[in-house]
Amino acid sequence: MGAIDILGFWILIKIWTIIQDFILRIFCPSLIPNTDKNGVKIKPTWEIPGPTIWLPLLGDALTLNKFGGPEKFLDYVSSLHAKYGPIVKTKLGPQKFIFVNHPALYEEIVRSEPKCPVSFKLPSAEAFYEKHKIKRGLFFRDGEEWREGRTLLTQLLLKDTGRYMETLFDSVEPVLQRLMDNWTFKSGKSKDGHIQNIEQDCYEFFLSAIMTVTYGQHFETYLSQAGSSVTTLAIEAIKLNQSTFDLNAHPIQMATGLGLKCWKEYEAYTLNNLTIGRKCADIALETMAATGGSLEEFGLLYRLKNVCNASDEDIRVHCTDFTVDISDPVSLTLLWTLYALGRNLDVQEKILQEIEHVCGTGENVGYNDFQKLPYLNSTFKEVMRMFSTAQLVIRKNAKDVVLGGYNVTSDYIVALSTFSSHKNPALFTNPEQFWPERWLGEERDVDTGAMKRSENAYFPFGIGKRACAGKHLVQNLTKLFVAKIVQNFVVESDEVQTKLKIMLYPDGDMNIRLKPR
Ligand code: HEM
Repeated sequence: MGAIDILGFWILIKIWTIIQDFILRIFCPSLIPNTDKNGVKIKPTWEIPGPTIWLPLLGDALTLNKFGGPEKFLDYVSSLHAKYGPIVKTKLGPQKFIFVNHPALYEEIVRSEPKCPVSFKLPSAEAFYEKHKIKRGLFFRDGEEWREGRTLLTQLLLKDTGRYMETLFDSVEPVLQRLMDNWTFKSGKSKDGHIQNIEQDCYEFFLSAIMTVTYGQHFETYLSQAGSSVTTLAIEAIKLNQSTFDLNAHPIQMATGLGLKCWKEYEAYTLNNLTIGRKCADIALETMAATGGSLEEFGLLYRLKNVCNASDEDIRVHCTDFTVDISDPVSLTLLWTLYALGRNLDVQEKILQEIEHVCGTGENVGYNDFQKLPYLNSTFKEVMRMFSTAQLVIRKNAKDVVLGGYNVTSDYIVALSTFSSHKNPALFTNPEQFWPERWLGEERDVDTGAMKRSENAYFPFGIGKRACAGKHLVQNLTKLFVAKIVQNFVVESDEVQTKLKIMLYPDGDMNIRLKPR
C-alpha cells in the first residue's frame, strides 16, 4: 500500500468520523463521547447507573409504590444510592431524575453553576403563575430579575447582621413569652402536660415572630386591616401545604384541566395569601410613610426602604414571601426541635447548664449571647442534620452539565437529598443518633483516625448561589426558641417516623408533653 493509499484511507476514516459525529449530534446527542479539559473521557448520560425502566410512561413508579408511595420518596432515593452508588439515574412518570449523594459531587454542582442558576418550581407553582401572572419573590425568579432580588436580600438578611439583628431579635422576646404563657396554660390543663394542636401553635408563633421582624410590633393591626389574623394565616398555611402535596401527586394538566378539588383549594389559598400579604405590606408602608418610622418600630420594612432603597413593589413581593409563603419549613423545624429535645433529656440539661453558666439563671438569652453558647449552637445544627425540613435540593440545568464524569443532559433534574447525605455513615458517626457534640470538634473514623465529617455533606439550607437567604433568621429564631423552652419546661416526646409531604413531616401524631420547671 503506497503513501497515497494510506492518506486516502485516513481521509475516508476522518470523513466517516465527522459524518458519524454529525448524525449522533443531531439524533442522539447523549451518545457522543466527550472529554473534559484534562482529556478525560466524559461518559454519556445513559451510562449513569440506575434501575432499568421497562415501562416508559410509569418509569420506576412501581418501585416507589413498594416503598409506600410519594410519602416515602426519601427511602426510595436512599435505596437507589445503596444499590447504584453516589450518582443514580431514574425516571418517575414523565420526570427524569439524577440523584447525587457525595460531597465531591455537590462541589462540582456549585463549581459549574452559571451566573444565575435556574430555580426549580413545583408544577403547581408553575401552573398558578401561568394562570395568574402575579409577581413573586426570589423562589420564582430567574436570570437578571433573580440576581437583582438576590443582591437585595443578601444585603438585607445575610450581611451586616450585628447590631441590626440584635434589635430585630429583641423585638421577638414578647412573642416568645406569649407562647410560653400559652404552653404553661395548656400543659396545666392536661394530666401529662400534653400540648394540644402543637403544629398550629408552632405556625402561629413563627408567623407572629416573622411578622414582628418584618413589620414591627404593630403587625397585628396591619394584618387585621388587611382582613386576616395570625390564627387564620396559620390554619390556611397548614391546609395549603396539604393541597400542594395532593396537587403535585397528580399530573398538573389533568388537575387544572378537570378543576380537581386540590387545584381549586391550592389556587384559592395561594390567591388569598398573596392578596393578604400584599395588602399588609401596603398598609405597613403607608403607616411608616406617615410616621417616619425606625428600625425598632418597623423592622425589616424600615431597612428595606431606607437602607436598601428597595422599590415599593419589591418590598411587597419580598415581605409577602417572608410572611405568608415561608411558614412551613420554619414551623416544622420548631416542631422537630421540640421532638428532638423531648427524646434527649440529657441534651436539654446540658443546654440549660450552659445558659445558666453564661447568662445567669432565668435571664433572657439574646442574639449577642449565641457566640458564647456553643452547645446551643451545636444542638441547632444537629436538629437541622437529622430533621432537615427541606429534604430535597433541586437544580434544573438550562444546559448539559458534567457530574462525576458523566454528561448530564438538561432534560434531567438533579436532586440532592439531605436525608441520604446527612445520614451517610461514611460521613457522620452513628448518623441515627442525635448527638450535638459531633459539631463541637472534629469527627474522626474510630479505626483509621481519618477525618469523617465533611461540612460539604451538610446542606440543610441548600448549596451554592441559590442557597437559603433566610438562614441567619431561622438559626437565630430557633436558638431563641430552644433557650426559652429549656428555661421554662422539661420536654418529652414519643417516637415517630418521618414522611415527606413536600417538607419533612411526622408520620403520625406528634405527642409533645411540656412539664414546667
Ligand atoms: C428552617 C427553615 C428554612 C429552611 C430549611 C430553608 C431552606 C431553604 C432551601 C433548601 C432553599 C433552596 C436552596 C437551594 O436551592 O440550594 C431555600 C431558599 C430560600 N429561602 Fe429558605 N429555608 C428556611 C427558612 C427561610 C426563611 C425564614 C426565609 C426568609 C425570611 C427564607 C428565604 C429563602 C429564599 C428567599 C430562598 C430563595 C433563594 C434564591 O432563590 O436565591 N428561607 N431555603
